Amino acid sequence: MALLPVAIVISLALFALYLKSKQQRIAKLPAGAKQLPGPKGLPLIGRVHDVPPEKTWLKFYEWSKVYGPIYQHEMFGSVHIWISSEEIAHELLSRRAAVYSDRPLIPNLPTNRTGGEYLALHGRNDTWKRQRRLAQQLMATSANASLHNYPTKERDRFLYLLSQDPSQYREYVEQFTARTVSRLSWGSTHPSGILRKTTFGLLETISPSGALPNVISWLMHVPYFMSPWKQKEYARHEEEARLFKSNMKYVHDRINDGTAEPSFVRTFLNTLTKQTDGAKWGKESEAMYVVGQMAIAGALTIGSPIQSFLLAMLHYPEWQKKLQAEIDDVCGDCPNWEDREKMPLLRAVVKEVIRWRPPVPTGIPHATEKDDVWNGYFIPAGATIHALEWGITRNEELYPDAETFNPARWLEPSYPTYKEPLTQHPNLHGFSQFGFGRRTCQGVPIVEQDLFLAMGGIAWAFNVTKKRRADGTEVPVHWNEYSPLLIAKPAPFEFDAAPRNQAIAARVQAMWESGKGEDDVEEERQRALEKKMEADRVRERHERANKERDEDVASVGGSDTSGPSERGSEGSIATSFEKSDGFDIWA
Ligand code: HEM
Repeated sequence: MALLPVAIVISLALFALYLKSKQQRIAKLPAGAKQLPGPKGLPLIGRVHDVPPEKTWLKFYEWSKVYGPIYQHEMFGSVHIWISSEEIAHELLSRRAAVYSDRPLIPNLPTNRTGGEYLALHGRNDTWKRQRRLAQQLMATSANASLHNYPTKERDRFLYLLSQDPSQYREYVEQFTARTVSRLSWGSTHPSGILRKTTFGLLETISPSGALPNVISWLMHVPYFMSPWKQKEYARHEEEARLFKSNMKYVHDRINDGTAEPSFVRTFLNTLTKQTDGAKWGKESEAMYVVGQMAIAGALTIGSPIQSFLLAMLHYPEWQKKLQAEIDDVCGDCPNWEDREKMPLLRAVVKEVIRWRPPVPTGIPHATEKDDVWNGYFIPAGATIHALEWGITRNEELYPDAETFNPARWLEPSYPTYKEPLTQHPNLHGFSQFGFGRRTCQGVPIVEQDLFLAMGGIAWAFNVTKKRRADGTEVPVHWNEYSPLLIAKPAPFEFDAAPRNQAIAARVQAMWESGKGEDDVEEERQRALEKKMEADRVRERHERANKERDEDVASVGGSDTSGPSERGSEGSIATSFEKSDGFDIWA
């Protein structure tokens, strides 16, 4: 009871503070300007209580239909502005880039704006400018060399694994993206396992639904020893730093013994730093994090559209048939990157998957550096600006019947998104789903090639169909269940992926055989060993059960038919890939 007066005093003080800050905000409004519309909030907390923990983008989209294509709400004293119109996003984030290119503070990663480790989250300052220039250069060098054919090598491996066990598709998709970007970054697949782990941890650290301090920002002041979030992030960060340092050493060693494969780090060490003005690219310790950031982005994002593609093929089998017809017509074999000009439908499918199920549905927020007025509305300095990618892709004027997966919108002149020539369009350059202004995504060449090859490869190799139960009924597949973090991935679903014919099955096997590396041989050996051990265990269990039953029969003299059934034992055999080094990225 003694606490009650204290609680009342604290509540009154907080309420007085709230009134004062509200008054200050109103006083700040420039003459003639008004505040953006938006949902009214509660004192102190603002409007958080009815934002659901899952699929928040649907709620923000719903509000856009009530309050318009740009609106604001508050969360614990910070102003959040949501934009659901591509035109307004361009007007503010691109044309007024000098004001709108900063990043907000992430309470659960308070060094994000100044630490120099994650350029995608960094404040707009000289460190970010230098890092962005370096990332651009590394990406361009790699893209000019067709990404050293790494995505094709990994795609061939991926198709083989998928043919072996489609139920493990999420694991294989994540292996494909992480291994490809590991090769691009460091010239080897060996870092990909730990990269996946530390990267997923970072996604949790920075996502509003991943760590409580990102929503209740004052929790960032809780001391380390009392903060589970700080402790978790510290351990993750240490592991990541060890990974990045050992990867740099690995590339140095390979350069020294003359076996370094092409990679971002090799380009930095062997080419950029040797230029007369090489210092402009920054120190090696900084390049380590720039490359790390590229690897993080590559490992995190691309798996989402590949999984969404499978979902689309299950809901729209007619588009799978059309795609297979294009592939058979143009390639007569598994599509290669060199075939892209002749394959507008495959490019349209890639783009439409990203539009239909945006991988970053709430966008990556920008922040304003100065007060601004747009169309008579006041946008304060320090506001967090979200280009709501989900809302942008639902604009019925640009994307009629937006909920429908329809690649034709990129291919037929009757649609507003059609563009010629079809040897070039559609493509992903300048697509709203990769952001705006000075902050646009730097990985588009990787996304474009990875998705073209993976989606084309799947459609060439398999008929992806809904599973059927023994009684002939279909196993239902969800329509739009996605994970809640900043990069959203579909919830697991079941499907069959049967090779389209014997010749293709043999070709998939041959592609795998010709491309497999030492790590694959080792994994195969491991898989065979584990299978044998599991079979031995099952056999031993059977023998033991039989022996016990014989003994029981002998002692009771009856005919006991109980005991483990054969079917039950066999059902427990697991493949090694089910127990692979992966981890569940569905959180
Ligand atoms: C489907 C895959 C991807 C999607 C949908 C995507 C989307 C985005 C978005 C929406 C942004 C924020 C843009 C803004 O703030 O306006 C972004 C930034 C960024 N992306 Fe991507 N991205 C993808 C893959 C990649 C890949 C593969 C890489 C690198 C290998 C990459 C590197 C970056 C970097 C470095 C930034 C930060 C740029 C900056 O802040 O200056 N992204 N991406």
